[in-house]
Order: sequence, then structure tokens, then C-alpha cells
Amino acid sequence: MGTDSAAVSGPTTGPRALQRDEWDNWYDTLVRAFGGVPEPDEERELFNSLTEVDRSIGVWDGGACVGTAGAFSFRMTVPGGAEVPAAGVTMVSVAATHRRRGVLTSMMRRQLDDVRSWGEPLAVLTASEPAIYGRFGYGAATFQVNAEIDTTRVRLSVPEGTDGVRLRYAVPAEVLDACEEVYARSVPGRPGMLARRPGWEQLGLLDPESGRDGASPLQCVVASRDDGRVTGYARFRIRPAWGPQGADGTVLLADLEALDPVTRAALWRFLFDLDLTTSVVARGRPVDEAWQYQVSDIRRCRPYLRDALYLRPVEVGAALEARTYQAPVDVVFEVEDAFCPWNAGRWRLSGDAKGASCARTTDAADLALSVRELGAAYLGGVPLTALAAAGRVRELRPGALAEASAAFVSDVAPWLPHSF
Ligand SMILES: CC(=O)SCCNC(=O)CCNC(=O)[C@H](O)C(C)(C)COP(=O)(O)OP(=O)(O)OC[C@H]1O[C@@H](n2cnc3c(N)ncnc32)[C@H](O)[C@@H]1OP(=O)(O)O
Repeated sequence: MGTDSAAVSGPTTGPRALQRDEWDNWYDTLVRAFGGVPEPDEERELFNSLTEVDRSIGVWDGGACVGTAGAFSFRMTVPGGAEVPAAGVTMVSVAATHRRRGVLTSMMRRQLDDVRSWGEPLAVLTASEPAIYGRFGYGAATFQVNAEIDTTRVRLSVPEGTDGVRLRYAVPAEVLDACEEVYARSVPGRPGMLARRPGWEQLGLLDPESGRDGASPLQCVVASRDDGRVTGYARFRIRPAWGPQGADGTVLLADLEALDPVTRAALWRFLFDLDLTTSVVARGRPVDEAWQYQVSDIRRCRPYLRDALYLRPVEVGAALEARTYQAPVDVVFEVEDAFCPWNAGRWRLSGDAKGASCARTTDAADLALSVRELGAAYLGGVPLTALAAAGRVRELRPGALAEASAAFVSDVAPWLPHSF
């Protein structure tokens, strides 16, 4: 374990690149900042191997680490299906002894300058608290559905062909390759999904006892169609409970991927129908996932919406060129960006479903917005019209808002499959 950073408070140096041999000290600071006590565990080991040290920074007070931040080198699907480099901002923390004196701000400054120098047009993150990152230009771009489904009352109607899907139990690690192939084939189809980097496949197998909340170890069911190829999988845990009326266990869904609608329906039906359970708890699901339209009583599923991925265009021109647009668009944006002033000013975006160009212009602006709203709308899940209704986007040329909003929106809701 590293130096006891929580006991130290004094002058700090600016953020600097992390060295491999500083990792323990750095990670201890992160664990404490989230209220934990540093100790060896499975998650620590995994994140040790996943940390991209040369893309991580720390702030130091003498020998003690008091600030941490990393940036995974992800590739993220954007509308149209391209995979775009995106810095996955992560492990952000400031020691409780050194908060509210600008350490986070100094790390965000350094990090966004770094991301720009690496030529990555997007930065993305999941926020511990939504109020933190707007000031740095991040907007909430994807949402997720969490649900607690009363499976004693809610029935699932499945499409024709579902009975033809075969399901079998498997040890999660033994079918990892087949599951990863399903995941990889799903990535281009949904904005917000992250292509797998080496090592990240292990995240889905992480199963420390402390994280099970009284439930079983991770279980896995794989689905296949006629040719025997795996077309989907569900990983879950079961929390048994023996109430006065008998068994009322809970199925805790960890993740589920499927390549076609009948595979997806078969997996969800399996979860609904497990004997000795009376509910399914599913977190972090896509907002447009089919099960919501197959249930007899959505109210008894208690769905609620949560913010998931926050996105910041680091290079506005490159970011807007990297995706395609559902309808033809030709608009001039007046972008406000106090934290990354290289983005501020007017940009003309011309594009359609085949491609786009976005360059600086001196033409009159059609729409005015901040980079944060551009980030929120970028993946097509938050309509520009909704942001305008909230007073966050101003229409300067009549018709420009409807034109841009129809172009930006995505038919498939953007979704982040896992946090990082
Ligand atoms: C992507 C991720 O990893 S998300 C994880 C973020 N980390 C955590 O939540 C761990 C616990 N919290 C912390 O470590 C720290 O409190 C941090 C990182 C959230 C903030 O660090 P600090 O160094 O205190 O932030 P800093 O002093 O630079 O504050 C910058 C501004 O953000 C505001 N701010 C900081 N934290 C918060 C917060 N939790 N909620 C709302 N506003 C906040 C400050 O008030 C300040 O506002 P101002 O510019 O108007 O004065």
C-alpha cells in the first residue's frame, strides 16, 4: 500500500503524468475518495492491469497523492456506425483533505489539453454526481433504464420464433469467447457502445463476494439458433429469499446481449420464468429495449431513467464530421466553449446519411448553443428541440432547429453497456 494521503494537507504541485511504480499510492487515493479502505481485491487487480499509465495523471503533495485521473483509449460507436476515438475519463478523485481548492479543475485542464494533443475528438465519462462535469463541457448524452419487475404479475409476450431458440447453462469464463463475439457484433449497431480493448472482457466476469449483495455467484445462460452458433447470453445472480408465503427470490441481471429479437426475447423470458423467484432487477438497460414493449404491465416493472454517459466534444469540427446524419442538414452553429476556447465560434455542418463536413465559417449563425449541449445531442438520444425548449439552444434562423434536430436524432437509442 502507498503513503497515507488522507493524513496530509499542504501545498500541491500541478498535475503530472503518473509513473507505473506510483500506481498503488495513486489508486489508494481513489479508493479513499470514494469512502473505501484500500485492500487487495479482484477489482483492484483488474484495474491495475487496465490502467493506461501513460494517459493517467496525478497531483501530489510531497510524497502523497492527492488527485487522480485517467483516460482510457476507447473507440465508441457514433450514429452511422463509425467507431470514433474517445478518451474514457475515469478514476477521478481528490483526497478529502484537499477538496474545493481547484485540484479537479487543474486535472480537467491538463487532461483535455492531453486528449486534444492525442487527436481524439471526444471525451466521455460516467459521473459519480451529475453536477460535477457540466462546467467542463460535458453533457448527459445517454440514459439507461433501471427496473424492478414483479414477475408474479407481469407477463412477457414473445415474438414468433422465440421457441426455436435453445438455451443452456454455462460457466461464464468457459463461454467468454463466444459471448465476446456476440458483444463485438453488437457494437456497430448502437451509438454509445464501446469496442472491446484487450483485458476489458474480464470486467463482465468480475464477481467478488462483496459485490454480490447476498446473491449467488455469477451465472450464465447462452442462447443459440439452428446452426448452434451463440446468438446471445445473459449473466445474472439469484438472491434466494424464503418468506412466510414460500420462495420469493430475486433475479439480478448483470448483463444481456443478443444478436436478434427472438434470442433477446428468449433470454428475457428465461429470466421472468425462473421458479422460486418473484422479481427481476435489471439495471443499466437501453431505454428502447424490446422487453418494455412485450410486458403486460409496464407500471409493475417500476422502470426509472438514469443519466449514464456524459460526452464532451474535444474538437468540435472533427467530432461533428465523424458521425452521419439521419436527414440532410446544412446549419451554422455558434458554439460557446469557455473551457476549451479552440472550439468557440462558428461552425458550418453539412451532412446527411452518407457523411458530413464541418468547418469554421464567418457566415451568420443559425443556432447558438454551448459545447455541453452539443455533447448531449451528439449521440442522437437527446433532441436539439428538447434542449431548445429548455432554453439551452437558441434558434437564430427559423427552421434551422427542426432541420438540425431531425438530422441529429438516432433511431436506435444510444446506450453505454458498462461503466468504466
Ligand atoms: C469520471 C469519474 O471518475 S467521476 C468520480 C468523481 N469523484 C468522486 O466523486 C469522488 C469524491 N469526490 C471527489 O474526489 C472531489 O470532491 C471531486 C473530484 C468531485 C471534486 O474535486 P475538487 O478538487 O474539490 O474540485 P474543484 O475544487 O476543482 O472544484 C471545481 C468546481 O466544481 C465544484 N464541485 C466540486 N465537486 C462538486 C460536487 N461533488 N458537486 C457539485 N459541484 C462540485 C466546486 O464547487 C467548484 O465550483 P466553482 O468553480 O464554482 O468554485
